Amino acid sequence: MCPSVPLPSPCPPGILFPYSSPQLWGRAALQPPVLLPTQRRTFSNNKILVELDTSSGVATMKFKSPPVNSLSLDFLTEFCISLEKLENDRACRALIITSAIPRIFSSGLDIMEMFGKSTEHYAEFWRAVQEMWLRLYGSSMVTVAAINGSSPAGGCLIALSCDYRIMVENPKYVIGLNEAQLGIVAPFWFKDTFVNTVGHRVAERSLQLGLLHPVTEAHQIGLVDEVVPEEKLQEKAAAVVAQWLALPDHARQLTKSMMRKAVLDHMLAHREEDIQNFVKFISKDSIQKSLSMYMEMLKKKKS
Ligand SMILES: CCCCCCC/C=C/C(=O)SCCNC(=O)CCNC(=O)[C@H](O)C(C)(C)COP(=O)(O)OP(=O)(O)OC[C@H]1O[C@@H](n2cnc3c(N)ncnc32)[C@H](O)[C@@H]1OP(=O)(O)O
Repeated sequence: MCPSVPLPSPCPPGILFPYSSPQLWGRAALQPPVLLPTQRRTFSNNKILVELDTSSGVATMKFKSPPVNSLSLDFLTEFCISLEKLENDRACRALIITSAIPRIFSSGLDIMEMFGKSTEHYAEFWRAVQEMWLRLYGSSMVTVAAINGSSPAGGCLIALSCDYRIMVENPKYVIGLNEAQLGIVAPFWFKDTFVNTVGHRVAERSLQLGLLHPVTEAHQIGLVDEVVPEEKLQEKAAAVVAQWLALPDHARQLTKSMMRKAVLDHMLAHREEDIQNFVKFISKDSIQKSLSMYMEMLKKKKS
């Protein structure tokens, strides 16, 4: 669904006002409160399972890409296709994102996509990362991250791009933008999304140190909104969604747009430059070496 305002291609269909068409905002918002039989629509691909309950308008998306739900080019493509389908489905008003892999929400960008590849590949990969963020951060749906495992870097970005984050209480789980630990730098739109959630000072310290925060600390700094036992996660996510859906869609969506527009506009205005920056940065020998050492360290940790 292309917007009335011209956008750099490809056109991100779910991006909020002024990009998305006002006709999309209505969705099921003002439906009379009749009791409808529960109806489920399911679609799935190799990496992601989506279940849409058409009576409540709530979709649940489960990442299922073993071993660690890393965000490969294939994963990002499937993710964007799924988001687009839901965004364009008038029966869908809210999305809960969670993982089907035990202990891991998402391990972030697939490091192998950023290592030893051509510049064309890096550009294609980075455009896909941007596209994912544009669609999720700019989504007109209510979005809730039900974080049932560790969520470093790109995984944390997915959670940060949602409207609300609920994380499972577990001393082993961590979340954060740890790019600096890999010798790489989170781009400005990762940083802006983080700052908009936790504030400048907390973000600055966390980014500079590449911190992965344990769950309790993540809650204390506002990186996650709520912490619950594993068995309560789905129930809590459903309750949060119900609370957000109780408002008229147009009012919530315009408010969301007002809060996020500056960051989305900034990224769209610098999208091509950002791709060139990424390609130049990631192609450097020193950065390739850092990534290689990091992968080695992950492997050693196992043995
Ligand atoms: C202008 C320039 C801008 C550049 C910006 C770039 C922004 C980058 C964003 C990112 O997201 S970078 C990725 C950051 N991710 C991480 O640091 C996570 C690394 N992984 C882990 O910490 C752990 O793997 C885990 C997720 C906590 C899971 O631990 P667990 O013990 O359960 O599994 P492992 O044995 O460690 O891993 C299994 C298997 O998966 C491989 N792997 C893990 N993470 C990644 C990944 N992000 N990409 C690719 N592959 C990954 C790991 O090496 C293991 O592989 P095998 O040894 O089994 O082959």
